[in-house]
Amino acid sequence: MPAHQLAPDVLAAEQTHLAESRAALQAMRAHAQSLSSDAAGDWVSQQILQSLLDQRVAALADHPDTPLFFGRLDRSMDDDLPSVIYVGRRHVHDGNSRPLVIDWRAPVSRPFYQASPADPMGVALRRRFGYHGGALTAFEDEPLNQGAELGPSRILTDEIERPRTGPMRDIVATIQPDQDEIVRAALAQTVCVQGAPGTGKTAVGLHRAAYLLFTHRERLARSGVMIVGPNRAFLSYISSVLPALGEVKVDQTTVAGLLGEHATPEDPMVSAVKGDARMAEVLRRALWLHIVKPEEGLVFSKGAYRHRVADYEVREIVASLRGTTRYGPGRAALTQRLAHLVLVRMEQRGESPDDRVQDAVARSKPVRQLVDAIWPKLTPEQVLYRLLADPEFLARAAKSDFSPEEQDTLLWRKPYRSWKSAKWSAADAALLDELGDLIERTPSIGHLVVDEAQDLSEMQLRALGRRCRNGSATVLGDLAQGTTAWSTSSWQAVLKHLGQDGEVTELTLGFRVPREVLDYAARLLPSIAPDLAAPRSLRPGAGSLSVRPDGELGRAVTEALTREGSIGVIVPDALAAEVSASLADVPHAVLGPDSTDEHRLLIVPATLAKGLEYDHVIVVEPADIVAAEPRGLARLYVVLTRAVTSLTVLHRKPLPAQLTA
Ligand SMILES: Nc1ncnc2c1ncn2[C@@H]1O[C@H](COP(=O)(O)OP(=O)(O)OP(=O)(O)O)[C@@H](O)[C@H]1O
Repeated sequence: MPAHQLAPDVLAAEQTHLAESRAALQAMRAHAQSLSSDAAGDWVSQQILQSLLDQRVAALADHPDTPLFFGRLDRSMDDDLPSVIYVGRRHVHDGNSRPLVIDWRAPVSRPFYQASPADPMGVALRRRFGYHGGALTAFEDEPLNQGAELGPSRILTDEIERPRTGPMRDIVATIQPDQDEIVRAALAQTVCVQGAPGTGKTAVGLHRAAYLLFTHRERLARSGVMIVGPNRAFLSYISSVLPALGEVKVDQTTVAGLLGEHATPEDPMVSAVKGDARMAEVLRRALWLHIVKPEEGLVFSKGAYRHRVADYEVREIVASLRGTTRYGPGRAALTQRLAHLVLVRMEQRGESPDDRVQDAVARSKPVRQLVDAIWPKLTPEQVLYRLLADPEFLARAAKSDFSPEEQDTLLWRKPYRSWKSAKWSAADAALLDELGDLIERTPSIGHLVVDEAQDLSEMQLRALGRRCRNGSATVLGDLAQGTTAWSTSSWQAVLKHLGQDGEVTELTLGFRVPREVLDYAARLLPSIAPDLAAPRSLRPGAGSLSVRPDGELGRAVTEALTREGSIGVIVPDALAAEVSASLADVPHAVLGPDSTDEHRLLIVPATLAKGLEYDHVIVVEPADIVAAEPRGLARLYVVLTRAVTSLTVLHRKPLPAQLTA
């Protein structure tokens, strides 16, 4: 029997604390609203102050459907912290600055997630609260100082089984100890998480971002935090989690959003070669091959005088700059060094030129012409165009790093007319980005969270790595869910290409997928990732799996509609339109790469299912999903692991042998 049914007085007292906390939050908000930006000295400061005040007011909004606190700790420590602490999404204090709710990210809240009878962390009793809407309806007590083992938490399983509607929810109330370790890892530490489907990797990455922003607010406000996900439909799915945790200033983007939305289709074999880290050295050589050995000096005329810089002097400057700077700054330095030598000549003639003269010389035609001839201004597109269109140039840049066959694979079958008309692929985007960084330094941010990282090429990882080269990263993924031509088979390799030293840790307990379904999907593992252990699931989910030969889609959908929660009909991409037409009588939407649709019933092309989840999943024709792409079995594994409550597999063709074995 839940504890609250035995102790109605306790529940009533907790409800009173909730009402008091809500009133205090309202008062905090009213106070923030009463503050004026008029005190600022000038218009710009006033605008900045007003925007900060607006953010503060927005952050103090009370969402009536969201619990203000979800836990309580009765502490047994003799220190100057309160003996009772309520843990919630944000700090709330009363008019005397007495804390009524403490942010889940504060160090004092940590025992809520980590304490156990074996290590009570100074806590005598942990209480978990259950809510319905915004109303506190239940609690569960866990005595931590009596040495007795704790039973399973009903509040946790209820939370996981609560039907999905709309976007992903936060998990602050139920973060598990091993997840909490990752969430609270130090800012300087790069963590890499391998985890089976539904172990909470995405959730953990988002909560880590929120934790770091809270703990290192000022530093990260300057340097920034960014989340990189697999596609925009996924970003839309996760978009509410950070705002619900009070964090609105985090960039959430895709690799394409970061590197350029290039998507010209390309043979996966070609993409695989372009994604190889060996390309980095080839690109570096290709860029620097554009520097021409100076054969002439410089003549600068001013009035009756001609100031000369000899060819050997130009060669010396170029040699001293080569390899010591990026290409762009090198070009600028060459210009200034030439101008400086001209100034020295002027001084030798008794003139006394100042800095303005040096700038004028640097901008003068003879200097610009000479610099353009020996150190030409280049864009990444110009260099990559030449590399992919010109076999001789490619051979000079590639040397022996790529075999003649590989070089042949890299070359365009039909080159474009010019770099301006070239159409780039997703793999090219990472090459352009690498060249961009060889020309001008890419700025680094404070922390980067990369989801579904197993799918990134070595060159894409380098591109992400340079965006956090002065910071750290949280790298999340599952080697078994790699579906690209360049999917990795080693997290050590991922960290190496990212340029980060980091620990690889594993999440092993699945929260999303019922055991019966997970065991079924895991039959594919020996074929797709033989080194990974079979995943475990928190919930048995008896009766959650149904496999139907000659299964009827209409009937499966009608059955699912009688139940609560979201429904995803996952189909081979090529069948999406046909399946949608066959369900014309039922309100639904087809998920697209940019979708933000919140329909209860969605048709989901298999290639977009990654990272998403639905209460009820109906998978149509697994054999076609497998046949559609080289890593089709891994795609099927992703597809079969999207269900929270039920999975129905419909097939007319024989199932892949691994599933029937
Ligand atoms: N501690 C938790 N408490 C409650 N729910 C949780 C917890 N951890 C994870 N979940 C839920 O489990 C589901 C799966 O989480 P998430 O999407 O983060 O997993 P994932 O490891 O990224 O999965 P995949 O690899 O399949 O994309 C989500 O609905 C998430 O809210």
